Amino acid sequence: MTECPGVVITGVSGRMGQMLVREVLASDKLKLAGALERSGHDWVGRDLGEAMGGAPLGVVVSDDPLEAFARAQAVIDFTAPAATVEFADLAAQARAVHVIGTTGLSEDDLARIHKAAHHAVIVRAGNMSLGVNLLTTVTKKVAAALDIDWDIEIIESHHNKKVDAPSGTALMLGEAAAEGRGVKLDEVSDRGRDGITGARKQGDIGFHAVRGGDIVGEHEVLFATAGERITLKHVASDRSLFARGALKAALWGQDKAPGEYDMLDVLGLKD
Ligand SMILES: NC(=O)C1=CN([C@@H]2O[C@H](COP(=O)(O)OP(=O)(O)OC[C@H]3O[C@@H](n4cnc5c(N)ncnc54)[C@H](OP(=O)(O)O)[C@@H]3O)[C@@H](O)[C@H]2O)C=CC1
Ligand SMILES: O=C(O)C1=N[C@H](C(=O)O)C[C@H](O)C1
Repeated sequence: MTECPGVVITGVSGRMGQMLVREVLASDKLKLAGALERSGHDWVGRDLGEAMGGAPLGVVVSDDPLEAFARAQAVIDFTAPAATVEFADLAAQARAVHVIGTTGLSEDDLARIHKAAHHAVIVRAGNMSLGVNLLTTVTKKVAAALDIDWDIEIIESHHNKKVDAPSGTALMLGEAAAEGRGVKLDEVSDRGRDGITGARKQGDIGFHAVRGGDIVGEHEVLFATAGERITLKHVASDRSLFARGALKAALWGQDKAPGEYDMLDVLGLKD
C-alpha cells in the first residue's frame, strides 16, 4: 500500500488552521506531517493536540517552515499575505504542493506566488467550496447573457474579525462577472460607495462588505434592471467545507506538473 501524503498546516491556531487540523486527522488519505505558527506565538514548542485543548497528538507546533516543508508533500496555508508569500517560496524549494486559501493578496504578492509556481504546484482560491466555485461559473454565464443595462452588484457578509475587504470570494465573483461581460474588472470595479457619488455608472460592478458577529461567509450577486432582478446567493454555515476543499486540492496536486491552479481545475469545472 502507498503511504498517504504528509501535510503541514500553517497558522494552526487560527479559525481555519484548527479546522484544517481536524479535517486532516479525520482523513484516511492525508496524514498530518507538521503544524506551524509564527515565531513568538505561545503555541510554538507545545503539543498541537494539547494546545487545541484536547489529547496529545505527538505533533509539536514549530516556527521553522523550511524544516517542516522538507518532510511534507503538501502545505495548506490559510494565514495572511505576508506569511503566504514566504511560504510560497519555501514550499516551492521543498517541491511540496502549496494550497493557498489566504485572501487579501496584493498584485505584488500574486506576482511572487506566480514565480514560485515555476518550481512547484500551487493551488490558490479565495474560496475552496464546491458551491462558490459553481456559483462563479453560473455568474459568468448570466453576465454573458445579459445586456449592459443590467447592473451587477456583489454583496458579501462575514464575521467581525475578518481583516480584508472585499472578500476573496467577492473578487472571484466579480472576475467571473467581468469575464462574462468581456471587460476587465479593474476598469469597472466600484467599491463601497459613500457620500455624493453621482448616479451609478453603467457597466460598473459594485462591491459591498458587511461585517458582523460570527457570519461564516455569505455572497450575493445581484443583477438588476428596470422592472426585474436576479439574485444568485451562496451561504456557508460551517468552515469545514473550506477545509475539505483544501484537502481535496492537496491530494489533487500530488501528480500535477508545476504551475498555478485554482479550485475550478481541482473540481473539473474549467470550461
Ligand atoms: N479560501 C477559502 O476558502 C477561505 C479563505 N480564508 C482566508 O484564510 C485566511 C485566514 O482566515 P482565518 O483562519 O479566519 O484567520 P485567523 O486570524 O483566525 O488565522 C490566521 C492564522 O495565521 C497566522 N499568521 C498570520 N500571520 C502570520 C505570519 N506572518 N506567520 C505565520 N503565521 C501567521 C495567525 O497567527 P496570529 O494569530 O499570531 O496572527 C493565525 O494563526 C484569511 O485570509 C481568510 O480570508 C478563510 C476561510 C476560507
Ligand atoms: O475570512 C473568512 O472567514 C473567509 N474568507 C474567504 C473570503 O475572503 O472570501 C472565504 C470565506 O468567505 C470565509
